[in-house]
Amino acid sequence: MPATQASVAPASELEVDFAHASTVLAVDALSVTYGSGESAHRAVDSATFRIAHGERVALVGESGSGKTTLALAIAGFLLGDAVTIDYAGLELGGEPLRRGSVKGLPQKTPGITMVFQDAMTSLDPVWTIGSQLAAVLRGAEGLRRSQVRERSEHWLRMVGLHDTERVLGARPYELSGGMRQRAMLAIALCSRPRLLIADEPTSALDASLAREIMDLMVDLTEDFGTSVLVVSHDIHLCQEYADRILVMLGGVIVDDVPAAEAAARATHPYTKGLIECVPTLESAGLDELPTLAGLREAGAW
Ligand SMILES: Nc1ncnc2c1ncn2[C@@H]1O[C@H](COP(=O)(O)OP(=O)(O)OP(=O)(O)O)[C@@H](O)[C@H]1O
Repeated sequence: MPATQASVAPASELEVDFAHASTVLAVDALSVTYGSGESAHRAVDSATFRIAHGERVALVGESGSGKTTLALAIAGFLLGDAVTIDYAGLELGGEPLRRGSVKGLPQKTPGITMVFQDAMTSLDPVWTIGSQLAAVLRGAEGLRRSQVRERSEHWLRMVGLHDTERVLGARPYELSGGMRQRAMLAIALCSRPRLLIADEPTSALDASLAREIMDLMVDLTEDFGTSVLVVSHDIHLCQEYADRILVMLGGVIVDDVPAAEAAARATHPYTKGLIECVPTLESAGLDELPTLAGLREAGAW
């Protein structure tokens, strides 16, 4: 189904009671430390949160606050001796996930897929979109060769790529940025994951393309009941598209608020600062827009 602006209800209009929906992801006291000894740096400190079935949760905060590290640890992409992951609990659909200092290549975690800011870094530059989609479809649906083409075309049309012949035969660099993000969403969602983790999925796109891709992600994940953890530095976009916002500061989750009432329900001054610093029609009349640096220097937190 192609995305349209009108087809997406703002988060505030959705009447879904996530508090009573079943939990898809449960994270308890998860910490991540890079390095060891004197050079050890705790990038995530005791993160605890839940994501319900079909819920969209945004993880926001400034650069370096630990958002990507937390997302990568949950997805299973943080590996090696140089990183230590500790947790009291980490479950997907009630099943424990094992994370630690595992050597080797990242292993796919069944039920979780991750998309990144720039599709060029997550799509293989040598393989065509058709081969990359087919590889996932064969694994996920156990399709015969003859069925793969039909399902691939179906998935490309789902993400609004209707020139299926050309897209299937194209390598990622032969498509525009927006087309690549659409193809990446098709590849990420065709295995019907329980949880999609999207790390800054639109920050490499212009504002109108960013909205198209967010609309598409919302439409598709709502249709499939897929839960979403979206990493973003843009609290304004998250207020519109997410159900709940987790705010990270210096590796710690300092706030967990419903997106539609973020301003009213924020408890931490940093969250209030993030919201205050978004330019609005009201703030257009101010001589000077507040900045996070200014609020920090003034001792707001
Ligand atoms: N591989 C690594 N080795 C050592 N330190 C790292 C590594 N990756 C990230 N860090 C550090 O961990 C902290 C958190 O980084 P992270 O990328 O998770 O933050 P972020 O909030 O996602 O930032 P951004 O929005 O810029 O991506 C930062 O201080 C960063 O320098």
